[in-house]
Amino acid sequence: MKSVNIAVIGAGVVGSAFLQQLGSVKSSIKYNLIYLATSKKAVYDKSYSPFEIGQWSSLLQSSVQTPLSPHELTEYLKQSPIPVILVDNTSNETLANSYPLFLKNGVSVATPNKKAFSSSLTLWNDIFAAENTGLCFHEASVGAGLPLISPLKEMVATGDEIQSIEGILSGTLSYIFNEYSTISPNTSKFSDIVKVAKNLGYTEPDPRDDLNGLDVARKVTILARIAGLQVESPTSFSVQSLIPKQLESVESADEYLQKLPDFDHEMEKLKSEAAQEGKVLRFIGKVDVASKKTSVEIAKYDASHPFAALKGSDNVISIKSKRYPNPLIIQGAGAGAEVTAMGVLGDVIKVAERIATVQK
Ligand SMILES: NC(=O)C1=CN([C@@H]2O[C@H](COP(=O)(O)OP(=O)(O)OC[C@H]3O[C@@H](n4cnc5c(N)ncnc54)[C@H](OP(=O)(O)O)[C@@H]3O)[C@@H](O)[C@H]2O)C=CC1
Ligand SMILES: N[C@@H](CC=O)C(=O)O
Ligand code: NA
Repeated sequence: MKSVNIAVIGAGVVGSAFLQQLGSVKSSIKYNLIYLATSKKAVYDKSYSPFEIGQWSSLLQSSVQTPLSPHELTEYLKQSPIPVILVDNTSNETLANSYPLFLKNGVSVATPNKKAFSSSLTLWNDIFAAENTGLCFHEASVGAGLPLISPLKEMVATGDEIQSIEGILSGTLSYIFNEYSTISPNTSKFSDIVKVAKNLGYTEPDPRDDLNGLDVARKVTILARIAGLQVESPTSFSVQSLIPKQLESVESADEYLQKLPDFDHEMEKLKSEAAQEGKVLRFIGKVDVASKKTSVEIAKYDASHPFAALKGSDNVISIKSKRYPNPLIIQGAGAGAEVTAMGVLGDVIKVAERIATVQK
């Protein structure tokens, strides 16, 4: 039977759902969990003996091992007797910056972490450098488990020309505005809905990374780069923030959430202005390839517009191309543990199908 070794970093909202799905994956390949780490603890064995996936939580709890640094981890993984896939289920920037090191050393990467693909253009080029021997898949970095990155890359690779991409790219902000700015009037408070979105596992570890527009800007950067634009960084274009000025510098996410109700009137004003025009508010990202423009902003839509009828944490992405003059529409849940973990595991399976070997 073909096998592959798996190293997992991060066991939070997405990581724990990923491990649960990995434990019952339906595949002809055997997946050996040989390394698992959170920010403070790790579980691994110097001789690469796999451990019981179903026991991950108790093994981690009782472990006295600490995580390996990216360099130590590279050394450990590159000597693995069978091919190895590193699954990064964190939003850690240092790890993201280490992907070129992993990939150069033959360690493949599957991840929902947007940082690597939306930071500097140099990092992007290093990750996808032709000489890397590891494969790198990141379907869940945009639209969670929705099939978006993979089909978009296929469109480009097969000669289609992307003209524009527009959509609601944040599960958190989709949920918040779908609940808050509705066609029929409601009395919900913006700050209350933000807290619910966090409790539902839609937000980034720090919800301010969603509310400041940066999460959407990162996704726009990724999509624009795949479409062929050389976007320098997610802060190199216009991004509208929903964080009140006075809360921009508060220390912690908890303090931000605690003080947010004092600013509910600001969003209420925008919502009622839109309602007077018979419109709703939605938070959107845009890529226009011809004009090389990217943007992230709050926009008003007529009640009859498809974006106004979105539900839950759904994302909707509309891609116009030479082959799809009537846009290709991809819609569905764009955040949450299960769907994101599915996107990551789907990538792991795709990589494993290419690299797994028969274990002697
Ligand atoms: N939640 C969602 O719906 C979606 C999330 N994503 C992406 O998935 C990733 C994970 O998100 P989520 O699960 O919600 O985040 P969580 O905060 O729930 O989990 C993060 C995990 O990463 C661990 N971690 C953080 N830094 C390090 C580090 N330096 N070394 C080892 N472990 C570390 C944390 O450990 P500890 O607990 O010890 O701090 C924790 O286990 C993010 O990149 C996010 O953008 C993508 C699409 C949708
Ligand atoms: N916080 C993000 C998670 C997925 O990328 C979102 O809300 O979309
Ligand atoms: Na996706």
